[in-house]
Amino acid sequence: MQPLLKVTDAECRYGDKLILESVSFVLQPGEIACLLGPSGCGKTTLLHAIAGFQPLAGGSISLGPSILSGSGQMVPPEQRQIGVVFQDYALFPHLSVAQNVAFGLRSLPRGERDGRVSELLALVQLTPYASQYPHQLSGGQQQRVALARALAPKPRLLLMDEPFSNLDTELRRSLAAEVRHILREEGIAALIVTHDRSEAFVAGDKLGVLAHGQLQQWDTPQNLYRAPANGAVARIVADGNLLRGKYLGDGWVETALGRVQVGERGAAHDGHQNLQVGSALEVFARSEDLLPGEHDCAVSVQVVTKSFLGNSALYCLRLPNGRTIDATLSSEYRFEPGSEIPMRLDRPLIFPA
Ligand SMILES: Nc1ncnc2c1ncn2[C@@H]1O[C@H](COP(=O)(O)OP(=O)(O)OP(=O)(O)O)[C@@H](O)[C@H]1O
Repeated sequence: MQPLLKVTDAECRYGDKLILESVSFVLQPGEIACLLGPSGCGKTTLLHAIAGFQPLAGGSISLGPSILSGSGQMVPPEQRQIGVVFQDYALFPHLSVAQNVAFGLRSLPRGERDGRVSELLALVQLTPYASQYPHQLSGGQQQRVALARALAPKPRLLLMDEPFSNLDTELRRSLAAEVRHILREEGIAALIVTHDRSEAFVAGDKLGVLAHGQLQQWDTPQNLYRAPANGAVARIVADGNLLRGKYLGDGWVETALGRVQVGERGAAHDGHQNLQVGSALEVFARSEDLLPGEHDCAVSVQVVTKSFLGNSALYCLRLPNGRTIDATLSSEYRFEPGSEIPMRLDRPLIFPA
């Protein structure tokens, strides 16, 4: 199958400043992908390069068989058949909901246009709001109008830049699930920029992690979570702490959380067979792999603070070497600040330092 979107060795610069280099990935028809990464890592820049607002300094971007950017080509944004939904919705305040959705359909005959607008308003569940104006809608409703407007001309690809960032956490997740459903219904592929990993997990078939000017990993959310490519990706996709480690041999690693055995997950993506005894490692300790309780491998940690979170609690723990780490533990544990508790790390992820 020919990919819908193919980004090959893309390089983006603002003047002399290199923002992104060697970015390569493909998006299949109908696939939804999320781009995740820390603030300023270049997510919006990449989206702008794909939309045609930003030229490439190197590499290429193709949609189906056509080159959009690169190799001397720069197809203008309006000819790319790519829809864009911006963070601030960018609705026309003087147009009603139905007129906003109809905006990109001006070339269609009236009957066809009205039919498509009704279809989209039904899809985003805003039929009763057709004649209202944007200021009369909630943030979530405005976002759904922006989505309907972008989908109306049946773009081949939809780009969404932080589409849920102006909404509260609960609404963000439910809208992310709803947008996924709507895109599926329309069969439109999408690339969604976000810095919220739960939003990315909910919405994406694929997830790309951008950091340090490069695409660190492009994979399914499950694979990314299970086997992050490096410590930077692990920190972005999971709650946990990055520790230093030293390889002791036979699958054992010395860390500030005691001696830990490299679990299957760690070995699966970075086999310890090739490690030299004494080599330096990065060890990622996921919150869920910190196990309180007596054990041969446990070390004594001190509870510094505890914040109640409902079914879990966030602890700040001081390790024997003085470093503090955060750990989210089930509320079945009732450790109080000041107490010393035995703790071990199970199945750490290891990476070469
Ligand atoms: N027009 C511009 N001119 C010069 N530098 C820019 C311009 N736009 C963005 N940058 C810089 O490029 C880098 C990437 O910016 P970009 O907006 O792509 O990041 P982002 O990952 O989308 O960030 P955020 O999550 O905060 O929106 C940043 O260092 C930013 O300061």
